Amino acid sequence: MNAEFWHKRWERNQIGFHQTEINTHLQTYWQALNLPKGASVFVPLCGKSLDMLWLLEQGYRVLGIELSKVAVRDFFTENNLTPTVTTYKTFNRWAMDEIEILCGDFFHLTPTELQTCTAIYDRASLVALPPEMRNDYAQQLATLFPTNTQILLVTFEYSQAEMQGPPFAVHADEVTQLYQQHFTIEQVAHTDILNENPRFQKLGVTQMQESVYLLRKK
Ligand SMILES: C[S@@+](CC[C@H](N)C(=O)[O-])C[C@H]1O[C@@H](n2cnc3c(N)ncnc32)[C@H](O)[C@@H]1O
Repeated sequence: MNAEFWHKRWERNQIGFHQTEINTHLQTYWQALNLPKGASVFVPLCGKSLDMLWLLEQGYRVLGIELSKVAVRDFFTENNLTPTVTTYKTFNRWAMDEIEILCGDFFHLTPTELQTCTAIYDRASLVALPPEMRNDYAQQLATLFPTNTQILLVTFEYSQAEMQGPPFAVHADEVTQLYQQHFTIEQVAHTDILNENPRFQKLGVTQMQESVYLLRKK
């Protein structure tokens, strides 16, 4: 899954992962983080997720990172927001009021860009990456953030033999293996979601669950 793959997906509008509603797990479980209003939330691999608007409405600041300029542009245009665009290191920084999206590669981030963020919202980000990149992703998060940083993580579980990712299946044992060295891990939800996802049924998936985890950096 190289950058070209994602750029093509956005250029061709092949973005089945994009949700037109706010994620229900976010609305249900975000309060468990007990994050004070005004705190900054990092949204890795953010696409044009409307969940960022929800976080803003709850009184948080948002910092997203996204590879595709199409995604970042569409996020602002489709929500009638007019950002200021500047160049910063290897990124283009699209910023307006309490939201900032860095257009560029997640793996180029350093702690400097993220020093104000105390929580992370990961929906369809870890599961967007193939197995060989997921360890680097988890290591990068562990390196970038200090003790007590919290993550709300949403993953998909299904038989990888039934469908090629993305989204990839990431089971609980892999979440443990990826994060246990640096984070405490609490699984808070595990629900069947196949009926709500006919596009995966059509691809031959016979069982699919979504899991939600709360992680805290040790
Ligand atoms: C499956 S989508 C999920 C988007 C968003 N989290 C959501 O819930 O709609 C994964 C996104 O990650 C972006 N992406 C993939 N690799 C990236 C990287 N290395 N750095 C930044 N963004 C990346 C892709 O362009 C794509 O928009």
